[in-house]
This record gives sequence, structure tokens and C-alpha cells, in this order.
Amino acid sequence: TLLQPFDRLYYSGLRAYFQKDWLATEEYLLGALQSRARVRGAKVACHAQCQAEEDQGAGEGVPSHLQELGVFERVLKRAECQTYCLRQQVGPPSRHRTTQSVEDEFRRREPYNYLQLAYFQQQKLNAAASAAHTYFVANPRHLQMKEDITKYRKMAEVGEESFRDLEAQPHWEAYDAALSHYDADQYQEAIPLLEASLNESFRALEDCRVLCEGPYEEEESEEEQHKELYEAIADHYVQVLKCKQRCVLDIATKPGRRRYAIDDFLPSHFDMLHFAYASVSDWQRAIECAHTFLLFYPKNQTVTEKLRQYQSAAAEGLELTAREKVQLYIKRSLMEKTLIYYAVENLEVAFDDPDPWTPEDLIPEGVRERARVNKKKASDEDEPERGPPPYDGPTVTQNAQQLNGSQRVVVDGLLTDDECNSIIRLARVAGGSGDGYRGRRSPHTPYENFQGLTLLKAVKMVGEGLANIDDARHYLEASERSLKMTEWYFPTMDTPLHYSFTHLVCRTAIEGQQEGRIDLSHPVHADNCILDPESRECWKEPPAYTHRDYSAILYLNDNFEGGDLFFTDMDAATVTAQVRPQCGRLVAFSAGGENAHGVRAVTRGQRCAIALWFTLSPEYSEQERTEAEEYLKQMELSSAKTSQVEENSRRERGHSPEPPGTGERGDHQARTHKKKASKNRRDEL
Ligand SMILES: O=C(O)CCC(=O)C(=O)O
Ligand SMILES: [Fe+2]
Repeated sequence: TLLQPFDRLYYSGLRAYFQKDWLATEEYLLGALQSRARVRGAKVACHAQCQAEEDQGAGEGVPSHLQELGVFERVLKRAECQTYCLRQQVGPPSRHRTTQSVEDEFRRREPYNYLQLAYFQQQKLNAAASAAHTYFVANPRHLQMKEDITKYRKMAEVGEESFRDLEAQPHWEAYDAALSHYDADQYQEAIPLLEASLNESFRALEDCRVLCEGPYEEEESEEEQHKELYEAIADHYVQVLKCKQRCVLDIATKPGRRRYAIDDFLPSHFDMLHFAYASVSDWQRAIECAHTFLLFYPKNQTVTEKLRQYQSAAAEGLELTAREKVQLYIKRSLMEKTLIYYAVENLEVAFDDPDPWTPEDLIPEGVRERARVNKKKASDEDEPERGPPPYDGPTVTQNAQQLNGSQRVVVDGLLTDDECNSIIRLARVAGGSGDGYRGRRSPHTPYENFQGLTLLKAVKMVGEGLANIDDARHYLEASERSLKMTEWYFPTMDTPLHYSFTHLVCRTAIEGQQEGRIDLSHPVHADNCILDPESRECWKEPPAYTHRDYSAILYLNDNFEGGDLFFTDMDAATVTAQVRPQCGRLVAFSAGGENAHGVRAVTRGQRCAIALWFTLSPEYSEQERTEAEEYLKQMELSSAKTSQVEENSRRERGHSPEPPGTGERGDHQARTHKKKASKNRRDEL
């Protein structure tokens, strides 16, 4: 059994004392004393045990506890040096400590946004243009800034040279120039630029690494304060190491591309370089660069073969090896990774290795195994066991794998054209009075109108004689089919899905305002968490609708331009799949960060769809829906009565009633899945 915490025992003892329960008092207090003694004893014993283990490993010479003093002497002196130096240069270091959010704003170049306006107000137009350009480079989706830049370009007094990036990083300038030559087979020109890019990249990398030695990112938990010496140091140190490793991604990420790093940035330089040098018959350098590339990928066949070719082309007797700088770089990186992986294996640390070239055998077997299991789990999740589909007609046309993600699916054939048209008619009728999105006509983009209609609103309009009852019925049925299909495709361990929100939504391009649009109809987001592309995280916290578990969108038409739905990685930038809307096409997906998505600008016409969110928690089920269903049922009953009366009177007058199964409604029921749908509905009623 676990040792009881001594403070809890102590307070229990005091409570017993005040209740005059003397026996209990005695037991609790003795227990408290023993418990405390045991914890203290364990600490001493563990110290001794770990010390002994360390001594064993240390071998002869200075005992390890004395070595430790030496290590910490270095640490203290280093701390003194750093703080003294910094104090000399910028004053007390604590004065310059900031929060992460300010740091992020600078990273996003927000100050230039304000600077622009300040310059403009003072008629310093060239400076304003530079500030605007600098901001736009890092925020290419910022529409306002784009417009401002267009205005500056039209101003006679603003020269072309003003449109420059004030924060330009040398390695990107060299890299971009290098690539344009390289792609044009201009190797002579590409070589010095690639070398410059490499040098500057290493320089930027070292700068980034130094800044990793910043303050400890606390995890706002009380636990942090209770960490003991070795634990706390290990924690902070591993955090610094991980940050240093991440710098590889940092330098490989262009401004404005957020966390979208160029793959294998440093090694790829050498891949291009050996080829470029060989192209200009500089065999010596070609060999050196091929060797260097092979340091990262020793088993790469193509480059090994190339190396052989270069060697036979080169003069005999050349003793050439890889670049020493890179040898050291790799050595250091692998030593760091070894430590980090030790922490991953033993200290509950998580690590996303930024390098694809890390040798397999450096990663502990347990960690590799865990990665394998997770991968397998992810792929198993895509194909769970599911029962027979709820309807025969609709078919799965794209599964998660085809959509390059997890927990996403496209189903076609959920509605007939007539049904789509009927529901769109409903949306149009409502259009004039349509309830927008939190009451705004254009909540996502100024270039489109956005109309939304809830089920209850639709049914009420029928009641007021403003809309057709069949159209409302189709809306209801369409949403029911969407739920049933989603529930079938994503089995959730016998937990049923509940409607959480249902919205018939049309997005209409505003004519005459579509030229050069670069914004989206709906910005990239996740449905149940707040996406932070910078950190590639999705926070499940308000104001996100955290109870939404699955999302489904049932499309109603395709006669518009733009408006494709697309999925991205958590960076909100890397598009993994794109779906073209069409009548009866359902896209369903889990509502978290794994399914970040957006809608491309609708540049012409009107795009209508039923958006639905489902929840596993009954307490969040949509109350409005029951009300809408009740209301609709009542209206149908009363209209059935009227038609019965009409029929009787017709009969009396000698008309034969229409046979069942004809007319618009009968037509729909010819399709089996619709039959099942209406049967289900009747069962529910
Ligand atoms: O209409 C679409 O395709 C997606 C809409 C959407 O993502 C949303 O409303 O959350
Ligand atoms: Fe969404």
C-alpha cells in the first residue's frame, strides 16, 4: 500500500483531537511522524544509492561527489560571467525579461504594422512603404496591408527600392538567389550563393541556439516548485537542448510561412553543392560535398555512386574528406539527441526530432517501439469495425487515407438534385431575413455575404407562411442522414452522437469586389479548439466549442466559383486535402486540431451547405431541434387533416385521388436509402 502523506495524517489527527477521539488522535499522529520519517529516510537512501551507482561508473580518481562540485563550480562561474556581462551591456537582466506573447508579436513583426501608420501620418512615405513591406513578408495573408502596399506603389514619390524587407535574413536572400540559378542550371552562379546560404544558415543556427539558454518556461503547475535539485536541473537542461535542436527548423522556416520548414535544410545544401561542383568539373569540391552529405545519410546509394564517379574523374591521389565544421556539427547534434532520448525514455519528456537523418540505433528501442505503436494505432483508427451502413444509396468516396489525414471522410449521394434545390430554395427565402453568424452579414470576409438559417427558424418561417413545408422537411431529413452516416463511419463505442448545432449556410460572392482576392471564405480553424499555428497546437478551451466532437458539412450545389473546402496541418498552411462541394456530398471529420480546415474564397455565385456539429455529451444536445421537430410534426398533422378533408370533398365531387408514389415526394422515395431514412424517422416519432 502507498505511504499516506504525513500532512494529511497530521490534520486528521488534529481533527480527531478536537473531537476528543483520543485513540484516533494517537493513531493519526504516530502515523504522521512515521510517514514523515520514512520520506526523509528514502531521500537519504536514494541519494546514497544513486551516488554509489555514479561512483561505480566513474572509475578511479576523484570521487564523483567531488567531481560534481567541479561541474557546479563551472556552472556558477558561467552564471556570474553571463549576468555580469549582460549587466554591463544592458543593465540588470531582469529588466529585459518579457512574456512569450510579446516575444511572439515581435516574431510576427507586429511593430512594423504600427510603424507603417506612424510613418504615413508624418508623410514619411518611403519609410512607411518599407515598414508595410516588411510586415507583409511575414504576414502574407494580411489583406489590409496588401491594399496599403498597392496604394504605396501608385504613389509617385515612393521608389521601388522602398519595398524591401527590413528584417531580411541573409541566408534566405542567398538561398533564394541560389535556387533560382540552380533551377536554371546556372551552376557557376549558384555555387557561391549556396555556399553563402550555408554559411549564413550556420551562423543563424548558432544565434538561435544561444537564445535557447533563456529563462525556464514554467508549466504553471505547483509541481514545478517542488522539483528537487537534480530533477529541476535536468528538466531545464533538457528543455534547453530541445530548443537548440528545434533551431534547425527555425532557420529552415521562411518568414510568413510560419512553422512550415523546408525539409532537411542543411543536408540538402550539400546535395545541391556536390552536383553543382561536379557540373563545373570542380572534382575536389564535388568529392568534399558528397562526403559531407554522406555524413548525414551514410547509406545513400545515389550519392555514394556519384562520389565514385567524381573520384574516378578526379586526379589520382586526392585525399579528400567531409567538411570538418559539419563533422563537428553532427557530432554535437547526436550527443544532444542522445541525452534528450535518455530523458524521453526515463524522465517523461516528449521530443519531436526535427532531423530526418538521425540514425535509427541512436533512438532507444522503447521509444522506437512506442512510435511504431502510435503509428499503428493511428492507422487502425482509420479503419474501425463498423456495422452495415444506415442507407444503401450513399457511398464512401474518399477515406481518411485518401484524404491524407485521420478521422475524415467524404460520402457522396446523400441527397437528390431535387432535395438540394428544395433546401437551397429554403435558404433563399430566408435570405432576406437570414440570421447571420453572431448577427453579422460578413463575419469571415468582406467580399462575401453570409447567410445562416437554423432548423427552428426555418420551421417557424413555414408556420408564418413564408416557406414551404416540404423544403423544411428536406432540411430536417438531410441533417438526420448526415448524423446517421457520421455515426456509422466513426463508431464511438456505442455512444450515440447528438446534434449540437445545425446551420444552413450560404456564402455569396459580392459582385465587382472579387479582383485579386487572396483571402479565404472561411479562415483555417479547428471546430472544437483554438488553433495556434505558431506552436502547432490546438487549445481545447473557451471560446472554442469544446463539446463538439464531430463535424459534418453536407453540400447542396456546385454552380459557383472557388469555395473548395481544404484541410491543413496544424500549421494552418500545409494543405493536406481539398474537397470540391457538390449536391449530396457529405464531408465528416473529427472536430479537433487534427482536422484544421478552411474554405477558399467564393469568387462568383452562391455556395450553400448544411453545417452540422455533433457531440457525444447529451447535455450539449441542441434543444432547438426538438422544438423544431415538434412544431413541424404539428404542422404536418394539421395539413394532413386538411388534405383529408380536401380529399373527401374531392371524392364526393367525383375526383379520384392521386395514386401514392407519384409526384415529387413519391419520386424521392423511389431511392431505397430515402425509404430507410423516413422509416427511421417514423420510428422516432
Ligand atoms: O462550409 C464549409 O465547407 C466549412 C465551414 C466550416 O468550416 C465551419 O463553419 O466551421
Ligand atoms: Fe469548421
